Amino acid sequence: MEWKEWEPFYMRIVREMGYSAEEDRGAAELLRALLLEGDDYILRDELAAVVGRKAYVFGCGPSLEKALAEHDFSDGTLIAADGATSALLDAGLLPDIVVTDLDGRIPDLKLANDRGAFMVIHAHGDNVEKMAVYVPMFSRILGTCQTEPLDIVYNFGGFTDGDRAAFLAEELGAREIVLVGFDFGEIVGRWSKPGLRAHSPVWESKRKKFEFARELLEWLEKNGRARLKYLTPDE
Ligand SMILES: Nc1ncnc2c1ncn2[C@@H]1O[C@H](COP(=O)(O)OP(=O)(O)OP(=O)(O)O)[C@@H](O)[C@H]1O
Ligand SMILES: Nc1nc2c(c(=O)[nH]1)N=C(CO)CN2
Ligand SMILES: [Mg+2]
Repeated sequence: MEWKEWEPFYMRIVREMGYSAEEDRGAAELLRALLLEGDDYILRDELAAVVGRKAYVFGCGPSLEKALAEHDFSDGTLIAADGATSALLDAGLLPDIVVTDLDGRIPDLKLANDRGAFMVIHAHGDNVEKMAVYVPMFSRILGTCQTEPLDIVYNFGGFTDGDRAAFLAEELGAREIVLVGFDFGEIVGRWSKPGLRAHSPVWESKRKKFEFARELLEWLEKNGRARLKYLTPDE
């Protein structure tokens, strides 16, 4: 998704979620500075080389665990949306790529990164403190933002970690994207927040995030080159 296509979605997101575009822009600048300082960032071509024709994108919906237990994912690139990283590790799988705004379980994100996973770290106005502490701990990082892209901080479109991971897969060459653990709906999966002990009823801001994520995935299905498929609980 080009910036000009993303901009109207972003304007609505800022308005409806009550975010500050100025703070989001500042976060992108901070991430850029942290990446340059750490000198362990990567550019899009390096990550594109990791993404095959088929990609599995793992979200944190309640159906995730059953899917991980029952399906074989060996024929594609594994992309975990943030907290889903923990579930993959528990199931004995290592994601090739982790897409995160740093609110998943940091020790698990770090473990995945140390074992070889590439990190796609997203800057927004509400994770600047986390970025300052955690970005220096990670290696092989591709930076993303939701405001206008900078030279080494990309914006491929997408809002939540899950739908943003699908946009990344499309942009980096996947032509079949299988969405796993993408239930949206009334229940937030327990992998979604480190503090959640169990699957939990959706709260208001999360419901809005889900609505935007769904709409963006519909856009991708219509306008992208990749075929999108949802792995649903009963399959
Ligand atoms: N029912 C669900 N519960 C949780 N995550 C879901 C669900 N269905 C789909 N997902 C996807 O899985 C992703 C998991 O990432 P994560 O839980 O870190 O959310 P996030 O995008 O960082 O949002 P937040 O800032 O609210 O934590 C979500 O971004 C969402 O796109
Ligand atoms: N400013 C801001 N931007 C975001 C936020 C957030 O909490 N605040 N959460 C996201 C992941 O769903 C993506 N973008
Ligand atoms: Mg997150």
